[in-house]
Amino acid sequence: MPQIKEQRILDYVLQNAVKGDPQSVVDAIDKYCSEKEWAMNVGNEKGLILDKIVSETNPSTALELGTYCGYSGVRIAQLLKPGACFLTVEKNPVHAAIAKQIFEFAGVQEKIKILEGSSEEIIPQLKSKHKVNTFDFIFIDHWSDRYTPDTKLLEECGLLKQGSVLLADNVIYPGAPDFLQYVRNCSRYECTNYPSHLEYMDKEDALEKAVFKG
Ligand SMILES: COCc1ccccc1-c1cc(O)c2[nH]cnc(=O)c2c1
Ligand SMILES: [Mg+2]
Repeated sequence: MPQIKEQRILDYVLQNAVKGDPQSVVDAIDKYCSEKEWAMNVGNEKGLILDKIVSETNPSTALELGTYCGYSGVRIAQLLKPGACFLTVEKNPVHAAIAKQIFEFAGVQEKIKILEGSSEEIIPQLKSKHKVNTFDFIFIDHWSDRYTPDTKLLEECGLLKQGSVLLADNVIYPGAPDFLQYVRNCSRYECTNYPSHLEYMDKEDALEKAVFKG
């Protein structure tokens, strides 16, 4: 029995999903985490909202803050057009290693670049070190205390352009009240709330979309 939950999730995917089939990987993670062990993947209910917003945005450049096991990374990657640039930031090296293997098994590893480190370290390096200009889509799902400072950092680093779409998970549970207050009261964002539930639970949660007006 592997010693950490994330390794058990990976093993379940390797044994139950179809190699090269991203949706089977997503479904296997949802099955394991709803039947065996809860884990903080965005899940299918909020995942379908994520899918809709990614499809509507159809980004050429996308950023994810908080890779975890790679569940939302696989969901996003399978919707991206050929040649799109997708970067995902993960602070925990063990989680990053799991996600790398999930992306490889799903067959989306060519579409995603995992950047290991803290968002506050990596965001200021994105233009210089990772040849990024601006992001069309950003999924914020790392740690609620970092939502607001990292949003401000993205602005300050010139990584947002008119129309950039930020989508934040967990704005109700665990909650990101300062983030909601910031984007909803700042005239530079157009906000929409998407009520949903905490992954694999009945608890209320929501996604918040904040479109940068430039
Ligand atoms: C470690 O806490 C796990 C947990 C426990 C209870 C309720 C919610 C969460 C939770 C749910 C999520 O979708 C999350 N997404 C991203 N970063 C998180 O820290 C996170 C936490
Ligand atoms: Mg989350």
